[in-house]
Amino acid sequence: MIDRPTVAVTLLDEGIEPPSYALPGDAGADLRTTQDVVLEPGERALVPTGVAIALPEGYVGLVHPRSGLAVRHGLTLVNSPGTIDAGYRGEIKVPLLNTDRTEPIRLQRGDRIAQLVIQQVAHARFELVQELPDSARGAQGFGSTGGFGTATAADSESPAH
Ligand SMILES: O=c1ccn([C@H]2C[C@H](O)[C@@H](COP(=O)(O)OP(=O)(O)OP(=O)(O)O)O2)c(=O)[nH]1
Ligand SMILES: [Mg+2]
Repeated sequence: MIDRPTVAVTLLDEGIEPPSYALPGDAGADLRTTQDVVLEPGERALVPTGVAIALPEGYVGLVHPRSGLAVRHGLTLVNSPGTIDAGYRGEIKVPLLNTDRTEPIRLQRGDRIAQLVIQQVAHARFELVQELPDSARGAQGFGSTGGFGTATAADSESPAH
């Protein structure tokens, strides 16, 4: 049996459903808005969910956008993914952003606006050293392995092309 951590939830708004998985096996539990919200093109708003939680130590809650709202309406989160610390007891709020250039997004109280993914997380010890160990990547980054329009001969031979 896979271990399922228990997360204590309080509802700050009794008319709102607690976070819930839409289907068995879903990674994200949907969060709802407690307010009617209209986001004009390019507008952002910090939207309350009516939910506060206590995550067990060693866990983090990551607030992700819902892909359907993103693809259909351009709705995303300014800080995606938002981080819910295990010690946070306040209301989870979601900084929504309408990325559409022309259409407003109208949300109604109770709409599922984002999803909460709960993961185990390491709490590191940061140890100062004089030199870091070698690695294949070294200090190369920011597109060092190629990007758009830089397909290699090996890429063009692959059946996907
Ligand atoms: O989308 C989000 C992101 C964060 N939070 C809450 C929970 C989190 O534990 C707290 C702090 O978030 P974060 O560490 O990302 O923000 P910060 O700007 O670093 O604030 P702080 O100085 O309080 O850590 O705010 C939310 O409700 N929604
Ligand atoms: Mg912080």
